[in-house]
Amino acid sequence: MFVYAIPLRNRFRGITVREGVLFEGTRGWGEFCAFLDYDDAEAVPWWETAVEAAERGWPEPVRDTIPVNCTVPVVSPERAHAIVATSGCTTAKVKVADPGTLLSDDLDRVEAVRDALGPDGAVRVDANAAWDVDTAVQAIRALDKAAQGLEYVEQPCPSLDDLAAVRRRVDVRIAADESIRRAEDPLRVAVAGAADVAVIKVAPLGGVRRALEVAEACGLPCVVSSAVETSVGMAAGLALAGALPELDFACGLGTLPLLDGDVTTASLVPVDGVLPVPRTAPVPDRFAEFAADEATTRRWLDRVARVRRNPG
Ligand SMILES: O=C(O)CCC(=O)c1ccccc1C(=O)O
Ligand SMILES: [Mg+2]
Repeated sequence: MFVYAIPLRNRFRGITVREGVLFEGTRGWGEFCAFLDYDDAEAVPWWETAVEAAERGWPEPVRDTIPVNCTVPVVSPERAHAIVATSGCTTAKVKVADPGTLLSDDLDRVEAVRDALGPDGAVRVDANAAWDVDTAVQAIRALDKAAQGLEYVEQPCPSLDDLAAVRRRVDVRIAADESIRRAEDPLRVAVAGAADVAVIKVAPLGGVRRALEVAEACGLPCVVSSAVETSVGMAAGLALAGALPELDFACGLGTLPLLDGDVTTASLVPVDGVLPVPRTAPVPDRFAEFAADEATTRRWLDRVARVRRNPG
């Protein structure tokens, strides 16, 4: 088992270094990289995702390329413009409503992103559940204007009820992300009135197969997003996007450029806004460049020992 630590180019989701574990099974490589603020119980599906990749493999894909968005963290308008312009993507997802930041800065960043994309690109924003209903309605109207049209707004509020309330008051599509974490029967009913799009992440759902079930249970168009994995973990997201019966929107799998390096020579960095659907994860042949220090390694190996003893 290898433990890696890779710096992020910009702070993202409050973190500046991405860490995780890579291991090889009978079918290939898997990556376990549950965020450090997740407890052991929440980390179990992340482990199962890695085991699926390493020991079982993934279902047959129905397509072989996936259009993706570039991801714009909370950065200056100039930096946002450069990220979008160099990405090759025609869809950009912009992080907004970060704690302690101003809506006016979000508006400037979104304007710069539109400028970089041109009129034919698509701009989506992600608020990570930061707003209450009234704040969301005001912010979405302003952001929609600054973007000259938003494709959708991801998780404006924490609860499905609040998403539904916002959805009734704005013209912009609503995407549910944090609200979609378990494959339950009532999911279809619950999500139906609250969102237009479902964001599906493989790792917190426990693997490609379980994520496919959740996608079906939602009954909504799906966008597969990453958890900012290395190319080893990203391959599972691409396998899911490749296997979904329908794919109407660009996926959030263009996050390798957020990392300051990758453990694989064949890195899943989008080219011309597109990524291939791999059959197995790429081999982490550059692992040595990103080997974590001793204390970090010990911390992750202890975490793995606890999580695999505690199956979900
Ligand atoms: O969707 C994307 O473009 C990238 C993925 C992403 O934003 C993300 C990555 C890790 C954790 C949370 C999120 C999120 O969508 O909120
Ligand atoms: Mg999100």
